[in-house]
Amino acid sequence: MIELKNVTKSFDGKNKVVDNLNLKIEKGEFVVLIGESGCGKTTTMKMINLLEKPTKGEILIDGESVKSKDVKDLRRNIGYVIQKVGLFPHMTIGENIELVPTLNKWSKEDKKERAIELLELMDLPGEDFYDRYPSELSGGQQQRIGIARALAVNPDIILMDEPFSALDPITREKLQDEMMKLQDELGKTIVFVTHDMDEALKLADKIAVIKDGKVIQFDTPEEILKNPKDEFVEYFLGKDRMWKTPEMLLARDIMKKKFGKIGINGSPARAIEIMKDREINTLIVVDKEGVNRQKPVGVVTRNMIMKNTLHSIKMKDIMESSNDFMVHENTNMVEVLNIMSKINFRSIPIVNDEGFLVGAVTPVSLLNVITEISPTIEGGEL
Ligand SMILES: Nc1ncnc2c1ncn2[C@@H]1O[C@H](COP(=O)(O)OP(=O)(O)OP(=O)(O)O)[C@@H](O)[C@H]1O
Repeated sequence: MIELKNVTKSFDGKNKVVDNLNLKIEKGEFVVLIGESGCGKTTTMKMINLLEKPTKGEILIDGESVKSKDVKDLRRNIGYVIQKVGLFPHMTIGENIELVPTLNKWSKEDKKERAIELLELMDLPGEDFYDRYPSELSGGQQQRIGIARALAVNPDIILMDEPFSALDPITREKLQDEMMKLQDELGKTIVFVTHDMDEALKLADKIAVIKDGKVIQFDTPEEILKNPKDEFVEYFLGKDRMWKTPEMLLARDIMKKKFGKIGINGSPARAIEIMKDREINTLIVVDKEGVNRQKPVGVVTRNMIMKNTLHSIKMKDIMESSNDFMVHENTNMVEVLNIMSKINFRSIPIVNDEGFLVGAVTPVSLLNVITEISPTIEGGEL
């Protein structure tokens, strides 16, 4: 765990570039620091590996102050990737990757084995790239080498300062995807600086929005999107952000908690009554009466009931099973819409981990969300 406690940094003794900043980064977390140019992101990150010294406050790694550590050891054990790669042009790719293993006095064989392994991990044929020079590589390939080098001695922590910002959008996206895969596989603690919100939302477990050297909000991407803490965070997200990232909205965010439902043994007359009361044409059929811990079993529509009005008929006789379109509350909106487009019903049951009914997504609930997040339609006009 990395902990920044009341950290302040001033270069001139007057202006605070980082101002009483607090941040707790759990082991294995991918944390993105984001903010406008000059807000102190890089300085904050550089204090973690003591490339800059805090003026005040404390930085702890696994409970130990970085100040108490040997600076060389500290830096060797924290991977560091920067925007312009920083590969040494006169050294081969192999030698560049082996920099820290060389400082740590690894044997030649061990170093090469590790370098080849890392090249392969970064999707570059090891034997082919090992003896090349940086100038013979594309920008994206060089950046991959930068990441391989940072991973060389298998550090627990990797600091990345705008590592992809000089790359074209396609290469950038590819490297972001690879980074996410790597993080899944290796479980490193990553602190990543960017000023690109798309990048932050895509990569981060948690995002720290920084302004004037202070953390304004430190939350998951979902939370930042749904509940930006203030106008600055909102501005930074862009007004139409939710519109652009519907995959961030989950079924539980778009479902209605109050909706039409009926027990499996309910009669057609009862179904019609509920539909009239609620002015709806579709009901979710649940396994038992009551309000708690019900499981959805099917759906009935007004049309289905009109064809089966005999009093002896029960919902279980006429309903259509909902087994194929029951949706977990964490399913994203894009998938929910996809499922809705494939079925003939206007209401789909949303369930929790235990399979209990927690809500329903209906055209009205969707419309409410669209109205709320739309950049052009003002709320209330529909
Ligand atoms: N070595 C230094 N000496 C004096 N001032 C510095 C030094 N390093 C950074 N600063 C100043 O500290 C402030 C924060 O810089 P920092 O690089 O941390 O910002 P940033 O948020 O990473 O910006 P960017 O997105 O532009 O990289 C800036 O005003 C910068 O000019």
